[in-house]
Amino acid sequence: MATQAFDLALIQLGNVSGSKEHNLQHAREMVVKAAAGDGNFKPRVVVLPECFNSPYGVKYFPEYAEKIGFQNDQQYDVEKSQSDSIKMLSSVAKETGVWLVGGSIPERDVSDNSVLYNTSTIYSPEGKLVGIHRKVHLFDIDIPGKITFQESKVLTGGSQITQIDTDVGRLGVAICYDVRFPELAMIAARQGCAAMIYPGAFNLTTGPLHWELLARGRAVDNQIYVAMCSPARDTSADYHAWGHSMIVDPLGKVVTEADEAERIVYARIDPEAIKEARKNIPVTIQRRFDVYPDVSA
Ligand SMILES: NC(=O)CC(=O)C(=O)O
Repeated sequence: MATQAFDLALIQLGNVSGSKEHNLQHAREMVVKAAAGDGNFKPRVVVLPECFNSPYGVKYFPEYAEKIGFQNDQQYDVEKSQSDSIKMLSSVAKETGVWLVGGSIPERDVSDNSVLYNTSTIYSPEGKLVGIHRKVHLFDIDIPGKITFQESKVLTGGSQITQIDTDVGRLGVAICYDVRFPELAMIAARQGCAAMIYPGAFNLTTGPLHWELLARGRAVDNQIYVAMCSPARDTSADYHAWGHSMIVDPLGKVVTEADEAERIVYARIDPEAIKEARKNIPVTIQRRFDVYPDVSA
């Protein structure tokens, strides 16, 4: 899959409230704004953050979860979906003509009401739902005195890696805690992805420690672009997101970064920069699969 240069926009969405209707309306407005560009950038791909239709927290997931309408044959029919979030995302992707990585929402399994996932849905510029990623690695941590979070109390982990073929190249998609597991990015890069896109929501404990480090690590290990898209910080919410949405280039350099407020950040994804990084530091052809296994094989 050949990559063309394209602009990428990350929406660091603020104002995620208890009202799903408000959250969807605000997310829609921000996608329209991001897709219009800022004079320097005209994005072809737009990204929303993790859990944009609901406050982030295990107690909220069952109430906000929606059935996507995932069919057994892997076809998704937006027309038949009962999900307000899916309908909004599909219609705004179509209206703005961008590829839209629709952050994530709590998803209720179509055939088993008791099963919930943390799911990213991805749309073509025609509004077609072209892929989903269910967070594979659930965010279960306990740092005494700082943060305890246990997604596995209510969520089930996904069981598939996700890559989307677009007209500007192949993109890998995973969610937040997934970034701590290097295999997904490694596999994506070796299978031709130009970028890994992570809707995510680190917090005030793990954010300063690891958000940038992990983004830069995944980028430099794999010589691809890495985009991490957070909600804005809201200290009146139960969960205080770190913010700092960022795009990192194939050399591991942060090319754009938000602070903690609601922002849209843009960067150009340039396949020449990937080629150049791989030519100058040729780790991609120096691997020793006679010594260790190739996880992408
Ligand atoms: N929220 C997450 O899934 C992950 C996170 O905050 C972290 O890994 O730290």
